[in-house]
Amino acid sequence: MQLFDISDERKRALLQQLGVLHSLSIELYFLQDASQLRQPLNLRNEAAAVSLLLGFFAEHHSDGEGGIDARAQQALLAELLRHGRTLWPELASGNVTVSGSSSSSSAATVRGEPVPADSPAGQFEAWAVQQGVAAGIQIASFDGLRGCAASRNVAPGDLLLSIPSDLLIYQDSVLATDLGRMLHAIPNLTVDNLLIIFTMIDRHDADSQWALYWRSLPHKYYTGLSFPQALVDALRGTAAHLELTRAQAHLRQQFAASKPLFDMLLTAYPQFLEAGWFDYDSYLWAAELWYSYAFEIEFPDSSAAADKGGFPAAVADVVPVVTGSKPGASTTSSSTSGSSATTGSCCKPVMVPFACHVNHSPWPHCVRYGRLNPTTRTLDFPAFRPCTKGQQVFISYGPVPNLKLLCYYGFCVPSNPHDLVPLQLEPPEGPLQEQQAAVLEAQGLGLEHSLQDGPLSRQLLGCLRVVVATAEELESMRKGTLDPMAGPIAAENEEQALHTLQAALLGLLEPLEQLPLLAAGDGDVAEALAGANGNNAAEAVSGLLRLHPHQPAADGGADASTAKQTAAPRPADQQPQCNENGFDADWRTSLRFCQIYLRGQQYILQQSLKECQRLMHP
Ligand SMILES: C[S@@+](CC[C@H](N)C(=O)[O-])C[C@H]1O[C@@H](n2cnc3c(N)ncnc32)[C@H](O)[C@@H]1O
Repeated sequence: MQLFDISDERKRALLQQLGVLHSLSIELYFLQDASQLRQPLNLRNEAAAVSLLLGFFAEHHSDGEGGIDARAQQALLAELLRHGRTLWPELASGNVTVSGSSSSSSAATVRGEPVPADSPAGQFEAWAVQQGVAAGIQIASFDGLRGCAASRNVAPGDLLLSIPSDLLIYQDSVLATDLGRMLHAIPNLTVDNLLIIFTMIDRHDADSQWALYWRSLPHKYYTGLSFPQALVDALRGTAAHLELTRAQAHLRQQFAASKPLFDMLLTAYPQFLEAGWFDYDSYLWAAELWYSYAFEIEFPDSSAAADKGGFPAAVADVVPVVTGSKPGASTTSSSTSGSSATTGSCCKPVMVPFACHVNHSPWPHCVRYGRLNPTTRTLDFPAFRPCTKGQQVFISYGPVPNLKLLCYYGFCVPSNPHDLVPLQLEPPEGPLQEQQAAVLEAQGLGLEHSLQDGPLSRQLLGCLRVVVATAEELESMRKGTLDPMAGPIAAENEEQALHTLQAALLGLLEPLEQLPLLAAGDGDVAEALAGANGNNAAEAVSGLLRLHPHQPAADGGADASTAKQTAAPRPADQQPQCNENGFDADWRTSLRFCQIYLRGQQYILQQSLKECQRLMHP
């Protein structure tokens, strides 16, 4: 596919430079050679470059600033829009699927059903407009998944949303409230915990300025952070299992560390606070909200030091470079995404009412939204491609792989173009280990790698060549006469390197393919598992699915799962009710997303194995 089709050489060069500027380290990790930078790396990267130019025109259109003559500007804008149309024909024709509650549906064919005006979301929407939110979208339900629909036909460059900074919930606005000031006086409270604890209390305050926003949110989240133990176990052996185990333990530790503070608050303010607001489920609710609904926003000209919270937060394409990772998350390149502060700016985790009702897609309508407009003091969400009235509007939460989506948002994207499989190579051992470690360091090569649906990374292959090199080869690498990244250094070395890779890939793929969740068919995964006489994980999941729907299974741990095993099975005709986001208390929707995650991992591993074998027998 020839994506990069702007005819004028200079304009193409400009777009290309913007694309390079917007490349993320994970994209550069998979770059095969510099000539690839002459083409768009992928839709995300190209969309970011196009959006940057559209934003520039929007800013300079009326005042004629920027040294661009108005007619030349119009011509360039027209060319850019044409470029967009040829770039995303499949998007324009609606050939994009999005995961809803029960089945994959075409985003173009499912029209949103606006939420009732008297529902909590409807009341919130009316309030937001009164507060000055300019919205070209409205909250709607799409086949059981709540999101936002275009309320008129949207053209590239049009604003989907513009939100006054007064509505934002973040450290500064929280500290301007009485509750925030009181919490701020508590020593050693991190920004993350301040925001979580503020949320735990403020959501119960009918007089809070954000009361209608809090009410519009789901009563329960189903992100991986609240997966019951049996569901985590169903992913055993995968990176998601590791990440979930770490992240859940991290939250439990944070909660335990905050417990004395909760007791102190309850003792000090018995007339205002209730003990039920401070249990683990309430803490988890607020934490999951911040993990799955917050954005990382850049505040230009902010004099404050950057308050980097640990929240992952949706990351728009604002400026290149890299953001932090989630608590408990490993620092593999799969956590690499997003934006950072420029000089004089700082990025903060922010709850952005209304915008946080917009769902994610790797084929979004808007990628560039994360910077407060210093002139209007609004947070703007411009579209870079059209959207027809009534269709669902998507933003990109960043190039997020399914592992992160599952753990921190609770869903996965089938055929996610940003999906990855983390691959951790063993540290060097044996008599050559010091030499190997020295060469790896000199080459800037680590042992943590990633696989994608595409060519193997040069860095991964380079690393493997070092790990299996002889003493002489290592010495030549040290002197710089052999470059392991440039290509095979010797037939035997290459054969060994590829055998090592093949063994590592099989070591991941074979246990994955034994997981009952992967083997279960396409229908109702839960039914398939409940009927299966599989191994312990399958029994655990089917046991879990027999739980009474109203018993909170989110606590995990042995006591939670064993205590509830005795509950009566649900009759087949009483399917569980789904919440606004299509999740059910029996975790059936979550099981399906776990299966999508596993299938994505399997596919990438199979493709990588094929590629490895192709290199073995060219
Ligand atoms: C920032 S909120 C988006 C608004 C949310 N749907 C609502 O109306 O409350 C993120 C949550 O929405 C859901 N979500 C977002 N994008 C999705 C998608 N493409 N498929 C399925 N669920 C999605 C997930 O539950 C996720 O944790």
